[in-house]
Amino acid sequence: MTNTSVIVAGPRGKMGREAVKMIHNTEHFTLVACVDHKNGGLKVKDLDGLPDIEAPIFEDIEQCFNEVKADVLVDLTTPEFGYKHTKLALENGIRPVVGTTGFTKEQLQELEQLTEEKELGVVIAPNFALGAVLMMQFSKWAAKYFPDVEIIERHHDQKLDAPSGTAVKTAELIQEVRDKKPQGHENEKETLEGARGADVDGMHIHSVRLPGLVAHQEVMFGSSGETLTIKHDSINRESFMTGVKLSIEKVMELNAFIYGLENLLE
Ligand SMILES: NC(=O)C1=CN([C@@H]2O[C@H](COP(=O)(O)OP(=O)(O)OC[C@H]3O[C@@H](n4cnc5c(N)ncnc54)[C@H](O)[C@@H]3O)[C@@H](O)[C@H]2O)C=CC1
Ligand SMILES: O=C(O)C1=N[C@H](C(=O)O)C[C@H](O)C1
Repeated sequence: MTNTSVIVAGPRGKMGREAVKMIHNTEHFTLVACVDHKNGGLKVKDLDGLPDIEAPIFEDIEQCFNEVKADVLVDLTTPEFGYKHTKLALENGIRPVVGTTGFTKEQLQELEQLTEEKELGVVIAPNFALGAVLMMQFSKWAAKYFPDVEIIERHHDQKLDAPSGTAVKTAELIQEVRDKKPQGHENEKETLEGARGADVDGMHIHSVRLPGLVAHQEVMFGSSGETLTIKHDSINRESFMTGVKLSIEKVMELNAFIYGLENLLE
């Protein structure tokens, strides 16, 4: 396999740390730099708990792109910076693999258009865990027969975006097969605002945030005399690395905008 040189944005984060380790342990990947909002001028090996890698750390992503030649940017930061970094990577001819969630529909459309103009590959995956991708696919299948559905996502309390990217993507996949339908009683009224969660075509998304959680989602379907629950749990962040690795490999073979890991799986 040809070697792929990778920059990671957000190397000190919960996901960034795992990604740095995975890249370091993969023979055909080379970590060439990191982008952090602190620690410019240091090296990855100088950061607590990160492997012994000489790659430099930049605080300014444009300086990083100017000084270091790379094939792929892996972004695991925040919605605000993830979007800026993805755009700048494309403008600099670097293929983005984006795990950062919380982008708006408009931002995704803008990035798709830029990808086409630049004729590059991009992978934006709301969830890199294979089990989560299957949970979303199974939910789409079930929604064909069970249009009464509620999505409950549970995450750690450091998460910035709600609902989660996974819940949004699940709702979008279900929208492809489910007609609009208000969930619950037609005269239902919230006596406390927000009690019924977010509303997507009448389907509701409930977001739970608690310390101790990692990333979990249940998609509940109800019908006459039965319920069906499709559930996925990430119990650690290694669970996402199979998808990050696959995305780095695949993005080098693509000239397309990929939104969702399911589009890379056979
Ligand atoms: N697609 C997927 O499978 C997954 C996606 N995520 C998403 O990935 C993102 C990161 O998640 P976590 O690692 O849990 O968050 P975290 O808060 O642990 O890490 C984010 C890191 O980004 C860094 N950062 C912030 N601004 C920056 C900037 N301008 N330049 C460089 N670095 C910057 C922070 O210092 C921090 O270290 C979130 O959007 C989260 O929703 C998280 C888990 C799985
Ligand atoms: O912030 C997280 O932790 C996660 N974010 C992604 C999301 O918003 O769906 C993926 C996973 O759920 C973990």
